Amino acid sequence: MHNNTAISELIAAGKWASQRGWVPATGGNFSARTESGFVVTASGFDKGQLGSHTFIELDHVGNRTRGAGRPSAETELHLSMYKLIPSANFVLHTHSVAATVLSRVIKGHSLNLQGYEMQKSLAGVSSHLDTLSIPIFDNHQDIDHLSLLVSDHHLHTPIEHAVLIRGHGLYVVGRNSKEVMRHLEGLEFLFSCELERLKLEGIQAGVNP
Ligand SMILES: CSC[C@@H](O)[C@@H](O)C(=O)COP(=O)(O)O
Ligand SMILES: [Zn+2]
Repeated sequence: MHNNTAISELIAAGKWASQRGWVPATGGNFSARTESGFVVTASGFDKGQLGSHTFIELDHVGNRTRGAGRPSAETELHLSMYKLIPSANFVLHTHSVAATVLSRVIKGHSLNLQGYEMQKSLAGVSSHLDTLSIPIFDNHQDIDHLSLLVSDHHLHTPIEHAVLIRGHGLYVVGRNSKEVMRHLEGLEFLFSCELERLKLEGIQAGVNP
């Protein structure tokens, strides 16, 4: 994909995510893998109001080739996700209330979802009886360190769709912009359901083995 096409699709995804309240207060960052490398949002912009001037273009190894300002503070984590998941061409990072709260309420190292039809919105999931496991990593201001934790984890438990960063947000991948948006919407629906379930049934019942 050409950089300009990817940028247009990320601008649309930003508006869409912002309308849903998933990227408040400049939170979140978006990127795509392109034929010349990557495009990533510049740091500090409102993701609901992205424009071509709010993107940094990178080469295949992550060096800047075009664009003003600083690349997203979390660029390294995006690059790690592309390295780990060869089929991923889009990465969206969001800060929804549900992802932020749920990743704190669950004390373990993964959020395990089971019994929801909506699990099938994730590529490769064909039954509500499957367990959809989203790894949770403790937040860290050192993004290189966080990227290493994610890469180490992937060695023994491959990351398929997404990771949660505790008290911070979600990173979700897709093969194209349509798929990454479907994954994000599906996961947000599942997080909201799970949060409601925990509120009604109590945290003890919300076992996430
Ligand atoms: C506005 S607080 C959120 C940031 O610290 C960060 O987590 C974030 O998602 C946005 O960082 P950015 O550098 O704009 O890509
Ligand atoms: Zn963030």
